[in-house]
Amino acid sequence: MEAGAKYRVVMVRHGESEWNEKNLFCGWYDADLSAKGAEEAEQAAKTLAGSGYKFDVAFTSVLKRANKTLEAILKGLKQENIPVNKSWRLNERHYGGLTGLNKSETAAKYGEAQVQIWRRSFDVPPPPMEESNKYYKEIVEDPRYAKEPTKEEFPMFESLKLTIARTLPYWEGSIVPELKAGKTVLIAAHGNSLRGIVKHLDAISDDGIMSLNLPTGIPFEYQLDENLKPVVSMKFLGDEETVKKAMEAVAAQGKAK
Ligand SMILES: O=C(O)[C@@H](CO)OP(=O)(O)O
Repeated sequence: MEAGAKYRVVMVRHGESEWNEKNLFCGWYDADLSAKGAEEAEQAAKTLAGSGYKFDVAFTSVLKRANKTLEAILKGLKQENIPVNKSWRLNERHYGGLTGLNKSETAAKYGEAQVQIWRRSFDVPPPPMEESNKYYKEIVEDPRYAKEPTKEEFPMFESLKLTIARTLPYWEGSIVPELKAGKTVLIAAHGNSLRGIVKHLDAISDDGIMSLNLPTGIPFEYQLDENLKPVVSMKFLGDEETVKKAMEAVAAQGKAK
């Protein structure tokens, strides 16, 4: 580790999902990995294995695109036996009434500027998911949410701000204690739940976070000092040009075609 660093955490956004591939707003819909996404997860495992990473504990959401990414990474690393903690608090932000809509078509209908606000503004939420939404029941009645979130906590839409409000308590209450116990932590989650954690760690402003687009399936490392301040910040474990292109591709998903 770098001088002054005490804790190590690697994060990875899940590999491309079937709904990323179709360019649909996904949120809490439980889309599977696409074939490319599964490959990205395997490649992430190879990269981590090549650099000799050894994890003690892993965290993920309750959505299968993140779970499968984590499984593939741990399998590739031959570290399947470490404890894995799953929480809805690491889920993607809930995309409300946009869930299932095509991002380009939505941009053509409402304008790219509006879609950019829905996708990346800090505190403007998407419209709520109505009961009439095609995916409402599938999400609300999913047995994995039987115990939590509570009815009051269960979102019908989320801005990044609201996502952070339910993700950070999990970072503080469940992940930080493992780091403080000296564990090397792996988190496989989602574009926006990870943007929330990164915003917190790097103290990025509400405006500054708007331009951050996390690529799928490319792990990145933080090394933190004893006060959990980054000594190494968002160090992508991949070649710079590939990471840059992947980030630009995510940003471009909101363009009208
Ligand atoms: O659709 C979603 O749930 C997210 C991540 O795929 O999309 P965006 O990058 O538009 O926030």
